[in-house]
Amino acid sequence: MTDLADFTARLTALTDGRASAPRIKDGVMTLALDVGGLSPQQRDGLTAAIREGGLTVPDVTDVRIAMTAERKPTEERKPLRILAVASGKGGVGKSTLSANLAVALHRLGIKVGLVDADIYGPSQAKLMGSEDQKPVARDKKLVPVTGPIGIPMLSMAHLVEPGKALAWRGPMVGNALTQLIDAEWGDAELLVVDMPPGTGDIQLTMVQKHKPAGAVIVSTPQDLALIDATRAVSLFAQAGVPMVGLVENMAGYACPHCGEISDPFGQGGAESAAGDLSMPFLGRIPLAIDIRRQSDAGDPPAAGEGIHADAFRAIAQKVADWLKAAA
Ligand SMILES: Nc1ncnc2c1ncn2[C@@H]1O[C@H](COP(=O)(O)OP(=O)(O)OP(=O)(O)O)[C@@H](O)[C@H]1O
Repeated sequence: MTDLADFTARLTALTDGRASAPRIKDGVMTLALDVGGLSPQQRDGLTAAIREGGLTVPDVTDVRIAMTAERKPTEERKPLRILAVASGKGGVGKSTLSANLAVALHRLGIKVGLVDADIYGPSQAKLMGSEDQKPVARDKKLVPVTGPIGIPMLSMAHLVEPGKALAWRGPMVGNALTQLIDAEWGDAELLVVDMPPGTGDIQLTMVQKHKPAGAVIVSTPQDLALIDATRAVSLFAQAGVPMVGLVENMAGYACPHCGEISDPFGQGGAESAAGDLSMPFLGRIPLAIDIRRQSDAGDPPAAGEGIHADAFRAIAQKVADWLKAAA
C-alpha cells in the first residue's frame, strides 16, 4: 500500500508533470492527464501505470483518468469549428448519427470532440460507453471525458443525475450548453454537437452564440419527419448557418437474417426532399437491429467493420470534404 502523498509524488515523476493532483471521493480516484503529443501506445502505457499505482492507495477501488491535450499556442491551433447535427422531431436517430459520425470522422483522422446538447434527454454517454466517467474542472473549464474510442466528449449525463435537468428553463439551459461548448477541448478541431430535437432555447443559443460552421439534418423516410426536417433547416438558414446536407436514417429495413433491405416507408423521399431544399444528400443508414443493439451497448457500429461502418464512413467522408472546402 502507498499513501496518497507518496502516490502523488510518484505520479509527478511518472507523468513528467502531465497529471493533475488526484482527488478521491467514495473510493474513486479522479485526475486529469495531459496526453498532448503522446503516441497512442505511450498514452495507453501511462494510463495503465497510473491505474495500477492508484489502486495501491488505501480505500481506492476505481481510478478515472480524464485525458486532455494541453492547448498549443493559438497560431498552431486549428480553430475549433462546430458541426450541429439536428432534426425537426425526436426519435429519428440524431444521437445515433452524431455518435457514429464523430467516430467515423475520428477514423478519417479529424480531431473531433463530441457534445451532447440534448440537455433534457442526454444519450451520448451511453452511446459512447462513457457513462462511468466524470469530467473534472481545470481553470474553471470542464475537461471532457474520453470514452473507450478516444474521443473527448461532454454530456449533461456526465454532470447531473438523469432527470435532474428537467426543471431547467431558458438561461440555465443556455449556460449549461455554453459550459459544454467552451470546455477545454485540447487540440480538437471539430466539435460534433448532438442537438436536441425541435427549435427551442438550446437551438437558439446554439445558432446565435456558438455559430456552427455547418449543420447536418437527420430525417427518416416518413413524410412527417421530412416536414419537421424542413423546419429545422429554416432555423439554421435564418441564422445564416450553412447546410452540410441531409442524412436519411432508418431508410429501409435490413433483414438480420439475409441482409435484404425492404422499404416499408418508400424510397428516395429524403433524397428528393434534399433536392427540393437545395441541399446535398449525404446518404442513408438502414433500420437495422445491429445498429440499435450496438448503440444500446455503447459500441458504435462506426468503430467496427462491415456495411454499417461503411455507410457511416461514406457520410463522414462527405462531411469531411465539405468542411475542407468551407475552411
Ligand atoms: N438506423 C437505425 N437502426 C436501428 N435502430 C436505430 C437506428 N437509428 C436509431 N435507432 C434507434 O432508435 C432509437 C432513437 O434513436 P436516437 O436516440 O439516436 O434518436 P434521436 O433522434 O436522437 O432521439 P431523441 O430526439 O429522443 O434524442 C434508439 O433506440 C436507437 O438505437
